[in-house]
Amino acid sequence: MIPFVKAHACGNDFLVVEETLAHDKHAEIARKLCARNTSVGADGVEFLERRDDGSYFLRLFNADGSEAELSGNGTRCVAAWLAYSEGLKQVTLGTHGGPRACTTVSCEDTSFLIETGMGVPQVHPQAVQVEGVGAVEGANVNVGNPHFVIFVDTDDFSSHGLAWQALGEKICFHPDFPKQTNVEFVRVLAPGHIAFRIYERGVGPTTSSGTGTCASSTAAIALRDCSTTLEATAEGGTQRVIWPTPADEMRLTGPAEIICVGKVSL
Ligand SMILES: N[C@@H](CCC[C@H](N)C(=O)O)C(=O)O
Repeated sequence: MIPFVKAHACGNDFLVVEETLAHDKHAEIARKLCARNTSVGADGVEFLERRDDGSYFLRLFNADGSEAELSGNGTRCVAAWLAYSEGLKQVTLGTHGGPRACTTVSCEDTSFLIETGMGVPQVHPQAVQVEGVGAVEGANVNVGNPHFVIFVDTDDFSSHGLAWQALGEKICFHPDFPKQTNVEFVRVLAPGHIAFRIYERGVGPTTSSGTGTCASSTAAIALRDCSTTLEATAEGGTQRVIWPTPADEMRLTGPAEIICVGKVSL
């Protein structure tokens, strides 16, 4: 049995496991522990390394065992755990997508509101030729991990005659993205408010995504003239983004809640 912490951010749930317990079996552990019917269940596992110089580093493994550069929501879940268990209200967490500085804005017992510096996003328009569907116009956005953002104007986020989950899967696994990609379907509700759905790489449809919030907001600000302070609502809740200019770091504020701590068999 190994100790774990479970936390979620707008329903996007993560397990936090100490890196020292992984013994190079990260992928296997993630697949096993994320299984919803036979283990604790989660969208991913954040392996937390505590380095000798006092710094922290996170390795994120998706539910399917693939390694991602980072997670916005997962990073915030770890920051919430460090704030709760060790009183760290400001902490920088290294990731393969770059360092992410997290600040606790407010907290009540196990519920936290955290602002994270999410790096400087990169965005460019891209069209993907999907078999049986045709050209799908969107935006390629990198916020430390890869995203493809599609603007829609349908109430149910469907696009090109397909449910967003079905088109999301086709694009996630499209050969134009050899490492696969996260896919967001974005509706502009007002200059300062977007709604989106996410088909997450390594997971499938999820209720929220921190990097997905940033990617959707990046595309909406850069390509749809949205406000540089933007609210982004997914099925699991709303997060806020601030991106003053394209050269600035994007800042993301959202909730994270610790659910439980326990021990799980491997
Ligand atoms: N599955 C993603 C990483 C996780 C994203 C996460 N939900 C978030 O909050 O950012 C990937 O493979 O890039």
